Amino acid sequence: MPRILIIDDDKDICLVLSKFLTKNNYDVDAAYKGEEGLKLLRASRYNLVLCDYRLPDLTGVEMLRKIKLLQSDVAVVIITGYSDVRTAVETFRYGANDYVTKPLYPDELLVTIRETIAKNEKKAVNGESNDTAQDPRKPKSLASSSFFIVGKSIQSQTVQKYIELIAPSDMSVIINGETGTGKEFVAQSVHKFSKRSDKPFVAIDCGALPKELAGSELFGHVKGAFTGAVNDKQGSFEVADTGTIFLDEVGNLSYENQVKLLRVIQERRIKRIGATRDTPIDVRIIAATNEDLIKSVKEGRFREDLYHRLNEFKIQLSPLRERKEDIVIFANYFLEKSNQALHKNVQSFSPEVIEQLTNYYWHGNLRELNNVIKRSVLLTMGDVVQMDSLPQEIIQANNSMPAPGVSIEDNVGLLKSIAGSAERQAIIDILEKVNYNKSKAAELLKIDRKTLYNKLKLYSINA
Ligand SMILES: Nc1ncnc2c1ncn2[C@@H]1O[C@H](COP(=O)(O)OP(=O)(O)OP(=O)(O)O)[C@@H](O)[C@H]1O
Repeated sequence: MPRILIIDDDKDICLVLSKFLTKNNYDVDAAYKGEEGLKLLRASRYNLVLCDYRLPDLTGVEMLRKIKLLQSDVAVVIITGYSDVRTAVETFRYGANDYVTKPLYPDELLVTIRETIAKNEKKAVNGESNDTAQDPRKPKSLASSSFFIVGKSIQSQTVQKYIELIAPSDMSVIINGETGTGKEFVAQSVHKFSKRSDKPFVAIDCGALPKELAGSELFGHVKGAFTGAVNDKQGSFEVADTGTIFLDEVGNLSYENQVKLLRVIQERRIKRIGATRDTPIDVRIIAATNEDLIKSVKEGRFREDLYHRLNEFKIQLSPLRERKEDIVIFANYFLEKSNQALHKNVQSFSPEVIEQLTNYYWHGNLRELNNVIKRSVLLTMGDVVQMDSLPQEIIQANNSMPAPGVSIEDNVGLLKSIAGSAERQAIIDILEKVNYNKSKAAELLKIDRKTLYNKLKLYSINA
């Protein structure tokens, strides 16, 4: 049943509309203030928000920005008076889908709601985004066809509050969390809801940059600066000028590049390698790391002055296993996403599956959960994901018994899968030890990189 949230300070409108829409098979919630509506949006997902343009606590534009920050792909219809129509149209720039004018005619409203939800779903299936927040003409440079899901755990709610608080400022942010906890998603969210949102967002994985090329990738070079520098090259900072740069695994930057980065932050100027002159630069920096940077500072691997410059604000993302109440929310979201991607119509998870998902360790956090759900949806023939669609390592991790419905005879692979679990764990341990550097991990495991990649795939390890 499609879910609708009405936000209107006129209690009579809320009451009449709720009754009318419920009668027409919608599941309806209502809020009389902007903040109350946002609270409901933080707690659950809706197909459509019907929002009054004039609310006592927040303006229409503020509401739009916040609604889209919480659920980027929800459809929004603005309720407005005739005198406000022109300004209400402004909200289209912030992602509103349509508007209706007061006095409201229920049947007309019903048509608008039906059409808006249908169009919105079609867009989602086609992989288009409604996420026009700020400007519909904006190129889709971000992974904007994805929802940004806010979990219901205290940790997720706090992160969401921080994003809302920090986004409008120009402060540097460090996002800390294990692999797959959503650091890049959070960085994109901060950018999308900042005043730089129509400017570039450039993500750089400092861990994947070859050491000798990192400087040139980040800061650019001039022709002839070193062997192989056959042309002038713009660095990522220049590409991100006026926008945001996301430095993933910032702890992996070499000492030399840490010094250069510090200079960019302090002087707000950039000098390409080999250049004689520097140029002004205006970039907001968001850095991420899955290691403890304070420890790196103590061990002399990361400059303390740089750490303090980057750490104007810190967002800590908890591992999924420490916010178990979020697991079902994300699992349901990934289920919907997988249905769309795989053209399936799986409805839910069996209670045993839910239990297993909730108790698993989730080394790869949200990325691993996403992969596991996608695989399960693919393997599910009926409406409900059952235990036999889960990968063995998840079943084995929590149970010493084979999955229900799988006999011991069938499960000749049980021993094999126990060995598999041990191998999986060994790979994960080594990967963690070498900070997810796959070449180093392969070397320590005494296998070649290709074999390592095959095993990562086999065991659904997202490294
Ligand atoms: N808030 C969210 N809403 C919906 N999906 C999310 C959210 N956060 C993360 N994801 C999902 O988890 C995946 C991993 O997220 P992301 O790449 O941001 O993690 P990360 O912490 O940056 O990982 P790494 O440390 O490996 O770079 C994403 O591709 C996305 O599918």
